[in-house]
Amino acid sequence: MTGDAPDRGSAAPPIRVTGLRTEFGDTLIHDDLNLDVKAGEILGLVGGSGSGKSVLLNTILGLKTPDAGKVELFGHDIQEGGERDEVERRIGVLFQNGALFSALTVQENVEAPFLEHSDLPMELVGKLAALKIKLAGLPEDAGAKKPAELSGGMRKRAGIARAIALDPALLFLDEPTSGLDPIAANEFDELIRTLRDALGLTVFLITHDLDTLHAICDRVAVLAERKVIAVAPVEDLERSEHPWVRDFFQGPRGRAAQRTYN
Ligand SMILES: Nc1ncnc2c1ncn2[C@@H]1O[C@H](COP(=O)(O)OP(=O)(O)OP(=O)(O)O)[C@@H](O)[C@H]1O
Repeated sequence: MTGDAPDRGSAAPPIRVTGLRTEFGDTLIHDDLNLDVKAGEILGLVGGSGSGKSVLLNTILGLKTPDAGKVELFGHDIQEGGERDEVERRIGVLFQNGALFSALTVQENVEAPFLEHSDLPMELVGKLAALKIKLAGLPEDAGAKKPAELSGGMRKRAGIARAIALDPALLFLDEPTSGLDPIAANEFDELIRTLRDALGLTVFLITHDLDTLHAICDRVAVLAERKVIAVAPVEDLERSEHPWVRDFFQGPRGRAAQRTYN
């Protein structure tokens, strides 16, 4: 950050969405949506299919322009562009499919952000990438493999290694445990929490996974009726009278998760 940014940035929340409106043709997806994510928290975003979670993520990432309202990351309006590269360096993203380059090895995938955003010598880039691969819980020999040679869980870990390559302050995860078996999903939840604690990350994740919500999320935001209708710890949401929230947390799967964690 430059100029007066550090002061503003340190006081401002990592993510602030204000008065967001999103429309596709005649269809209104978000209407006066507001959300603050606090520094150091793991915030889970839930909502019905088609409620606009992915569109919200893309808007926060600056991949979609709001029709009204604004998104500020660390106090910077992401549409203003001036410090976009600086803001981008403070963000790591794990998209649902991992989005690794299939022709590159895991090591080369993790080196890619360094090559794009830094002019560090190649030897150092190699060492830093190897460190991130280790931090993501992958064995040493994983670096030499292509994504297709890895299990689903290991591919996600490779995606995490790449997402944390540049020491981001903010990590975005889209359905991080989807496609993983329950054991791998639990281990992945544990990894996210460990990285948050060790690296001081703020984490914003979209998930339908009740175990993830219970096990690692400090607060859960509910997207319904085109807005974030509640942001609260999962225990509080379990007492909600809102029909969708009640069905989500009090359905058979929700009650099973409660029995496990409460
Ligand atoms: N580029 C687009 N053009 C038109 N409509 C779109 C576009 N992108 C998304 N939509 C619509 O916006 C709505 C919200 O989509 P979004 O993918 O954000 O939902 P979601 O909450 O992530 O759903 P799911 O949990 O099923 O992934 C959907 O009705 C979708 O069809």
